[in-house]
Amino acid sequence: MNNNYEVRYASSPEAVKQYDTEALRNEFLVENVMTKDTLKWVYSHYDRYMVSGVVPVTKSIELESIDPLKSENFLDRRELGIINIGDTGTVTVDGNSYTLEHKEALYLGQGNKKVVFSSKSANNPAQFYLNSTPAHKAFPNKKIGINDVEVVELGAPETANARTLRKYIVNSVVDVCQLQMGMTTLKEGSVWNTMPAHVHDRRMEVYFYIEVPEDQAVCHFMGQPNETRHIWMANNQAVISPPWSIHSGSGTSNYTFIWGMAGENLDYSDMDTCKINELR
Ligand SMILES: O=C[C@H](O)[C@@H](O)CC(=O)C(=O)O
Ligand SMILES: [Zn+2]
Repeated sequence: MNNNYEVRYASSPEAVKQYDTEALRNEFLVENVMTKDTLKWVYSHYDRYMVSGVVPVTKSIELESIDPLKSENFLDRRELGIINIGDTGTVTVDGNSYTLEHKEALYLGQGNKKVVFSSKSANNPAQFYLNSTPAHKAFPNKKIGINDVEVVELGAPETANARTLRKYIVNSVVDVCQLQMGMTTLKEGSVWNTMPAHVHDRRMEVYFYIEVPEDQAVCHFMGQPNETRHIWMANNQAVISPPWSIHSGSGTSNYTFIWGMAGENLDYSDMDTCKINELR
């Protein structure tokens, strides 16, 4: 068994108001995402979103069903998004191999049975970041290369939020049931992501902070717009954002993050923007 899991229940905004630092971190922060030769899932009850990562080093790692799914195969009732943030790797799906270079992605639809992750080189392994959501229809598997993504430039250097957003898994690029994933890179000198912040009560979201330089950190902001909290985050850590919460961050340097979300709709632009000077 190379696959294990942890369940995170959903909390109400009223309950979260009372949380101290430790409680906030226990509920929302995922400290160890990229585990070597194992797949450790966090199964969130917000939209039943699942988050994991795997770094195959000494062997190939197979995707296994876990007990909360009560299904024979992991993808019997789910879809899966994979983004490789490491070196060259391969995902073999029922005998078909997809090679993923650094920052390439793969969408796997419902109904695939055997999924195996491997690295080309043990010295420079692949690092597969994984997000999964319930699915009710089988859409074709699709690799998304760096030229397939939709690129959006956001922010400005004057407001320290100049960043490039890349949409990988959105319904204009690949057919999906409810999963959306992409990557946002802050420009040098810019530190604020998703500012102005927003809420989308129709979708939960998970941020995975990467390329945070050693000895630097990202302060992630969550909570209702009039009742915010912060979580200090290190490189390669993820944070769960409830549908009622803002999700924004400021770093002590520039950095990159992968966002993933699911819920009521596939409309990326369905978000309620918060006025910066009204945040509390
Ligand atoms: O709902 C959308 C997500 O929060 C992110 O795509 C926002 C983001 O990457 C950014 O503004 O930098
Ligand atoms: Zn969002």
